[in-house]
Amino acid sequence: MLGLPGHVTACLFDLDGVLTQTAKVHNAAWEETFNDFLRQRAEAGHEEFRPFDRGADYNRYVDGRPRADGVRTFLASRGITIPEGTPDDPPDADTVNGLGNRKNVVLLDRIHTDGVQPYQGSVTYLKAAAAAGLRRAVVSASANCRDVVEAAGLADLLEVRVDGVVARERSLRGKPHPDTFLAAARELGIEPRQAAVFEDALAGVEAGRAGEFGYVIGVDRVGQADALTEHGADIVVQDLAELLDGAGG
Ligand SMILES: O=P(O)(O)OC[C@H]1O[C@@H](O)[C@H](O)[C@@H](O)[C@@H]1O
Repeated sequence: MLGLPGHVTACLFDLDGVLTQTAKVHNAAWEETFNDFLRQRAEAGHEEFRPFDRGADYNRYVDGRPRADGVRTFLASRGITIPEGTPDDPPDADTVNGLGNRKNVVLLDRIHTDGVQPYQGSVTYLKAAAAAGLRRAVVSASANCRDVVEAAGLADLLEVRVDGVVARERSLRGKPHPDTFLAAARELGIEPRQAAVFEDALAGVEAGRAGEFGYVIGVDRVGQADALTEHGADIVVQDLAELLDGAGG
């Protein structure tokens, strides 16, 4: 049914890049934030300026991970260590949390200016899943998940939300760990093998594999189909509408 194996009774959807066209907004906000930071370090005589790569750097080190993990993982790839700070650090603090907060200011500014668009294929898929009686959760690293889901008009189609805010409250490890997906499955009252995970991020499909979920669907919006398969996807589609056509499964 809907391109899913017979044992699947629930769908766990990532948000940014799967349901909504916001992965590229996050990516652009990270690029602006990291490049300002790297440029200042170059001017202060640290490393030479090497810009953030919206392909390799975003996909490997940032996409799908909680905000502070994205900062830490990317800076570690450049051999840069800065103090952790605390979550309420101001956006101009050169700490892990300060940089994350700086990126959030840029992100929210872009979202308020441009709005949030869902993927039409995902809206159609969500409606078909609801009509077929499949359970539905959104599982996102983003602390902005609730607002983005609402702005995209998807709130009524989703039964459970496990996001960056919930993860912090419950001390759940972020993707690539499976904890947030497992929490959503538990809330829906199903076993992991009964759930399909829909993910566009390498860290996300890894989490799907690590949690031994029933089916992991890689959603390739940026031409990384092979990497999604290597990191844990059972199949890869470019849009959820392909699953409705039967072409993806
Ligand atoms: O900064 P936020 O909104 O809490 O989002 C955390 C992460 O959420 C993920 O969904 C995005 O793929 C990442 O790019 C983002 O960094």
